[in-house]
Amino acid sequence: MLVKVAVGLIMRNDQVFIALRDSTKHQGGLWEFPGGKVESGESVELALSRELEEECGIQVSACEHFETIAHDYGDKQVELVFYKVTEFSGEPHGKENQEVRWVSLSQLHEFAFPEANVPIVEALTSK
Ligand SMILES: Nc1nc2c([nH]c(=O)n2[C@@H]2O[C@H](COP(=O)(O)OP(=O)(O)OP(=O)(O)O)[C@@H](O)[C@H]2O)c(=O)[nH]1
Ligand SMILES: [Mg+2]
Repeated sequence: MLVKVAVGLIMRNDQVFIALRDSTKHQGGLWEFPGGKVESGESVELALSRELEEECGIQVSACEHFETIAHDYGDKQVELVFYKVTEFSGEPHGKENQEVRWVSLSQLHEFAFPEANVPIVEALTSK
């Protein structure tokens, strides 16, 4: 089963917004960039806007594709489409009561992310 996922790198100055995945979920207990599955008939960008509204309570007004990563977890295959969210309204928060943090890019490596995110953390911190 291949799952397509829209993921938002919500940026403000040199910080990025991250959330803790619920321990009951796939890759639970690890930090993530907010986002979720693209529904059938939905564009990836629409999925991004919908998920960031549902999970963080923000309205995306501008985003740019950053990187797409395919990863096989063994129990699940994902295609993660990462966008830099460069303009938004509203203040990002844990709308689903998830723990959230604004983290400086220089400190991002201190947080444990799912395996598929490793190249993204690398790219964000080396640019
Ligand atoms: N949102 C998000 N998902 C990620 C990241 N990295 C990563 O491997 N994933 C994987 O992408 C898949 C789908 O993401 P998701 O669980 O957020 O999907 P969703 O919001 O639609 O969740 P739901 O099933 O509770 O409705 C999960 O298997 C998750 O482990 C990431 O940085 N952010
Ligand atoms: Mg999600």
